[in-house]
Amino acid sequence: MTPTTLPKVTDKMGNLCTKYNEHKDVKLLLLGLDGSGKTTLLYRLKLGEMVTTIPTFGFNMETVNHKNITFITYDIGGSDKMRQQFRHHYPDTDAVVMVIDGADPERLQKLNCDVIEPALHADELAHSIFLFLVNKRDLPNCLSAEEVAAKLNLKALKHCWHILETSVRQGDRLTESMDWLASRLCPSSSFLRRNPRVL
Ligand SMILES: Nc1nc2c(ncn2[C@@H]2O[C@H](COP(=O)(O)OP(=O)(O)OP(=O)(O)O)[C@@H](O)[C@H]2O)c(=O)[nH]1
Ligand SMILES: [Mg+2]
Repeated sequence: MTPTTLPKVTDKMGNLCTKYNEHKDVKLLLLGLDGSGKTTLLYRLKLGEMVTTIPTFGFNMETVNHKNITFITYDIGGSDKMRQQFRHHYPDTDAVVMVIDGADPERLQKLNCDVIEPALHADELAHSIFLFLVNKRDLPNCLSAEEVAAKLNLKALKHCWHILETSVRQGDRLTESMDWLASRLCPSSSFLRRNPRVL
């Protein structure tokens, strides 16, 4: 079924806004290192089930409907070569989900240097919201959200951000993740997007 889509308009500050309850489309990027669970997440959201994946070469794109929002969702392969392509997907992005393999703490530094820092410093993403998912919490050695937030010094971020522990395998906290994105992208929260420090 094709969703009813109304034209996007921007307010004086350049923020995306529509009247309350109107349907809107947003662009969502799933970023992260290879093997963190991006493709598993994409199809968990799209199909509501666990799929078997192979490493992504290039990208997958699917639309995911949640509340009154259609998320046009791009899942980009996170291997060394593919990461160079991330920046080509930045323009017009409303939200970024950073998928972190919480059970692989040794790669956190690499994730920060290769993926997180470039995204946070990109002009094209200056007004995007960021959701950090510490994935694979079903595994015993998974880091907590607090540990990851401290290691990445997220408190210093100027962007609107949030962090959650998830298990995409078990479908754990995915509704909460989408609810957070929807609440921050809905028209009534445009004030919060301009003032992330009040979150
Ligand atoms: N234990 C556990 N494994 C997971 C979870 N989410 C994903 N995986 C597994 O992690 C592996 C990699 O998942 P993918 O979704 O292919 O990872 P990706 O981020 O798309 O990787 P690239 O395409 O290479 O960038 C697969 O074997 C998944 O089944 C999770 O929450 N828990
Ligand atoms: Mg993939």
